[in-house]
Amino acid sequence: MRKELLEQLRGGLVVSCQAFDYEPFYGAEMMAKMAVSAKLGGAAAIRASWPENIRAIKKEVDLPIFGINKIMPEVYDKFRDVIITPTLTSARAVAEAGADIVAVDCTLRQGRTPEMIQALLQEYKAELDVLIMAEISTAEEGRIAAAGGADILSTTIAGYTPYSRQLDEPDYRLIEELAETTTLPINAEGRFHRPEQVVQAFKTGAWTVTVGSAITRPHCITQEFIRAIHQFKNQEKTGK
Ligand SMILES: CC(=O)N[C@H](C=O)[C@@H](O)[C@H](O)[C@H](O)COP(=O)(O)O
Repeated sequence: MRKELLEQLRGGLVVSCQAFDYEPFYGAEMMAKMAVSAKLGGAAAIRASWPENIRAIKKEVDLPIFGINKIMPEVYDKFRDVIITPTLTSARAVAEAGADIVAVDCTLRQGRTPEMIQALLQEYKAELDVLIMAEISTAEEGRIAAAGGADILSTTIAGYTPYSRQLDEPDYRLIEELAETTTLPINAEGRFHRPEQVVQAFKTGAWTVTVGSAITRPHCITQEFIRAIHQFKNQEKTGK
């Protein structure tokens, strides 16, 4: 069953449908509509955060769901804080809501040691009847998570820890490094803005590619166009 699910996902596009409460598309109904659009476009699976959104999506869309449960601190620092499904309780809530795969932050931040990460993975695997995807930022974290029993590795957090490569584009090198050191399926995620980048990730060894903001966050898509216009105007001004 789990093997079948992984085979079904191979080569597929996962569309991340997420919005925080300060974004215009926040809310379960909106997320379900995003997921329906993703399915219409041919997505293989949906990534979603929080039990209420997963439940709403499941009512409308019969695709596998990568579930996360973001637990937000009062003031969020994206380089410091571990927010993606950090506790068994948070993981159980998304598994019970219907997630087929539960993704969990496996970075070595906030004093977390390799042993702590592996114990966390073991606990999730023993308690939950779902696949567990380890979200990492470096090859070393990938190795630790693989040895800890993760079913899938994901590059989600590359560029969002102080010690990982800071790039404007996807971290293809990390996909390569993971493909060299493990036989686990690799989900490539983070900063995919164009279709050809997704193709590049598959060429590099990805099993699935997840795209979020470039599909489901219209204000981010608008920003991309504005950035290009600004660049053009600056070039005109400077004559370069
Ligand atoms: C680092 C982190 O917390 N990433 C989050 C994880 O769920 C989301 O904010 C991203 O949108 C998602 O990973 C998809 O990536 P992108 O939006 O770049 O296509």
